[in-house]
Amino acid sequence: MEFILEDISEAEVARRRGVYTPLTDTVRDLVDAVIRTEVSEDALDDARRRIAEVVADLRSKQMDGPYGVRHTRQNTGMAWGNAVIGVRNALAPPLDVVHVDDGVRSDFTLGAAYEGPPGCVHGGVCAMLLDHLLGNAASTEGPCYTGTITIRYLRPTRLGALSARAWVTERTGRKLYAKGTISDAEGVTCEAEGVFIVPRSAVDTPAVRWSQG
Ligand SMILES: CCCCC/C=C\C/C=C\C/C=C\C/C=C\CCCC(=O)SCCNC(=O)CCNC(=O)[C@H](O)C(C)(C)COP(=O)(O)OP(=O)(O)OC[C@H]1O[C@@H](n2cnc3c(N)ncnc32)[C@H](O)[C@@H]1OP(=O)(O)O
Repeated sequence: MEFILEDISEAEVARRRGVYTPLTDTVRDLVDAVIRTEVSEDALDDARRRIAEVVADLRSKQMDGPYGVRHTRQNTGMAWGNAVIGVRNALAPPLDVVHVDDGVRSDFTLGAAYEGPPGCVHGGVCAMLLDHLLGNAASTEGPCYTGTITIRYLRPTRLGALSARAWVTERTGRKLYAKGTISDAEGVTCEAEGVFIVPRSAVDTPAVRWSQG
């Protein structure tokens, strides 16, 4: 399990990001459209055929296995397959994580693809987003794995515009304790606390600017 050096310039990272972002956004739009469409079954079958053609085109040249967790020589993160921030992953909302004085934060919108209870965000999705944000807050001095995380769901999180933040509360050796919240316009809907561990194998791995995706 290794991070991969992608030996390209920052300008090339930006260029590739510009190529993949609109493609992934369109696939995200497709996912939402499939959930909410009310067209005829004939139209659905036609859509399925055309989408399958696109999938075959994309698969005509493909890497083995997952994209991996890549970074440049300047330590810009390219976790482009990541489930939360992946530039090439239509399953990712995606979160655009920014560093703030006391940790990290992200403003994002969750639509129909993230539904659990009626009109609300699936609890597992909240947990995933908080896991990532707490992990990101804890990873400023090197990458860390989630050891244990606890989520407290205070009230339902409605689909729509949301924000989340996370911060480190304490560090003991390779263990970093972090907390975080997801909020809607009325305030906090769920909160998390967890311990994140710099694995003994990664103590010398440099911190990567993952917030750039
Ligand atoms: C390094 C990878 C980071 C992943 C990055 C991925 C993508 C990057 C993209 C953007 C990233 C930006 C930030 C996001 C970062 C993370 C967010 C998502 C994270 C995940 O999605 S990650 C997947 C789920 N996660 C796992 O898959 C962990 C499986 N597990 C293991 O890989 C090992 O188990 C490990 C490494 C946890 C420990 O192994 P180890 O050998 O290094 O440490 P050791 O056992 O010596 O313990 C040292 C001290 O931690 C205590 N301790 C140990 N385990 C604990 C636990 N579970 N809970 C509470 N405390 C624990 C001990 O009690 C001792 O404490 P004390 O020193 O006080 O005695």
